[in-house]
Amino acid sequence: MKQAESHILVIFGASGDLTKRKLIPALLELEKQNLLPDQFAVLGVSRTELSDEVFRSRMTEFLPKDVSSELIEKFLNRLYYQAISTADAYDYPVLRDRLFTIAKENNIPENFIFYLSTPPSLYEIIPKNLASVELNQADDGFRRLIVEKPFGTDLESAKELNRNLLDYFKEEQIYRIDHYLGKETVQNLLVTRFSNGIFEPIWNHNFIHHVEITSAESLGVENRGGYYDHSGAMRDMVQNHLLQLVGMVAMEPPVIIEADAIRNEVLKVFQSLRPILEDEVANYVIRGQYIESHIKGNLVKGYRQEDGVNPESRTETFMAMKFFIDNWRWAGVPFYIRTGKKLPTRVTEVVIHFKKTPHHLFGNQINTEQTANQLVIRIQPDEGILLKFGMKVPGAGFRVQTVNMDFHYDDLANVHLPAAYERLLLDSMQGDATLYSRGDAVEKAWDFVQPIINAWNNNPDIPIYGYPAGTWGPDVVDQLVEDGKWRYPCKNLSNDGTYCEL
Ligand SMILES: NC(=O)C1=CN([C@@H]2O[C@H](COP(=O)(O)OP(=O)(O)OC[C@H]3O[C@@H](n4cnc5c(N)ncnc54)[C@H](OP(=O)(O)O)[C@@H]3O)[C@@H](O)[C@H]2O)C=CC1
Ligand SMILES: O=C1O[C@H](COP(=O)(O)O)[C@@H](O)[C@H](O)[C@H]1O
Repeated sequence: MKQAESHILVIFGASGDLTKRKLIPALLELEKQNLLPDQFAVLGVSRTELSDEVFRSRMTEFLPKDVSSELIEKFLNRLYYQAISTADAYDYPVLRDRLFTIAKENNIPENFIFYLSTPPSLYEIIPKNLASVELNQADDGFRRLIVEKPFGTDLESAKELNRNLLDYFKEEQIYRIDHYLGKETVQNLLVTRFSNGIFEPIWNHNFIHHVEITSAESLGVENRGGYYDHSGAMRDMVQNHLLQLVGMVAMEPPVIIEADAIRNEVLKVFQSLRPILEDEVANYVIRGQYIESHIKGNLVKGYRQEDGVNPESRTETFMAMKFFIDNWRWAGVPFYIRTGKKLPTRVTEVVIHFKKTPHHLFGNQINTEQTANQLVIRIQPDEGILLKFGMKVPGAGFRVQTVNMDFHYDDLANVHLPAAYERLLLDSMQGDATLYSRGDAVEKAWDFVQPIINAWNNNPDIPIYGYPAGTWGPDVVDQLVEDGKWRYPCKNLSNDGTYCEL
């Protein structure tokens, strides 16, 4: 593993939610694992006036509890804060001076990573302002730019964002975060496929019947109604996270485990997605919106009653779609993806459904099953892999029953499963962009989803189905799948409804 290089991490939007809830806790976890460089500091930047001390104390709210007070103190002493008017170029000399002062005082080389954790409307202006004081490039040392999603709100704005970023930073300096790629089990998809001799030979249309990807959330839009109502499940989850998962499942083996080799293969998958034309959308894509219901006796609000949401909103909180990848490996194999809010539980999984045996040899037995093997890659929670296969029921005859071979990451002793932001931040410090999205792939993913969004906007006849909060979406989604069955991973919820018993 490469070492994280000494640097200052500059977080724009440091007074915001993402910084305190995800970024700072992830950095402390890296400190705990001894993975931060000795010479390292964080400079938080926003408009709100705060002293270093107040910033440090605000950042303690979401810190992990299992860290010693000495370590927390060491970590907090690495944090600094600078208030500037982020959109205003006149303030950037102040930022530059502060950065160089912190670097000098702490003997940190002039390497800087700039993290944009602000509203996306600032993603053009901040790089431009950094360039105005020459913080975008260096003769020695490095300058990197991490950009949070969303990368545009449609194809045109995504292209424009890429053009604007590239005006001031080179593609190899830009790290576009898709936190799904930082999840350990998403990376394990590559290891499962390419480090085992048994899977890759059957990972194609000859053996696979269909592929199903589910990302379900039990939460609703919480306090993000204002943002979500302009986004919806397609923009919020599918265009980025779920298509990246498709990329990992469907890609060809890269020639080497390196950023561009892997990202080239993901791009090829996106280039092979069969377009869904506007007039075909209703046949391939189903959208839904949660409506008021009772969950375990409690009345739960519908989406249109959420704060910040238009009471007549037609934004989808659920969507399911069927599509094809037109290439040699996947010809004719349907891919199904499904995501939604206020579903029965939180679970993300990829299911590879293998074809049944050509002949049901045991079909003449009473109460027997014809096995269709499934490989279930559980991304979260309860990360792991499950293989379903047929086994003889002990006793007379040849009755077949489906059983599980099941691996849970939890079973590994003393293994720390890093949070996505932990892994991604560390990678950016090591200069490794493998798990970050590349601009061309982002545009290609938009290219695929844009006709669907257009059809929804242009054709009011395409229905948006209501589904009671706490259910698996509109019943009509079953019609998308050829044999009418999605996998319902959490039919048996635990008593408190927080985890699924598989
Ligand atoms: N929160 C999350 O879980 C996730 C967030 N993201 C993305 O990360 C980014 C940050 O999200 P989040 O932290 O939730 O957002 P917040 O609204 O909580 O924070 C925004 C930050 O930007 C600062 N800011 C600077 N200039 C402006 C300006 N002109 N207008 C408004 N705010 C400004 C704000 O501070 P100040 O007012 O002091 O300047 C604040 O620190 C967004 O792009 C979001 O889409 C992505 C995935 C998950
Ligand atoms: O990016 C986003 O992801 C979360 C889901 O992330 P997860 O790691 O909890 O699966 C989603 O809730 C949010 O709406 C979206 O913006």
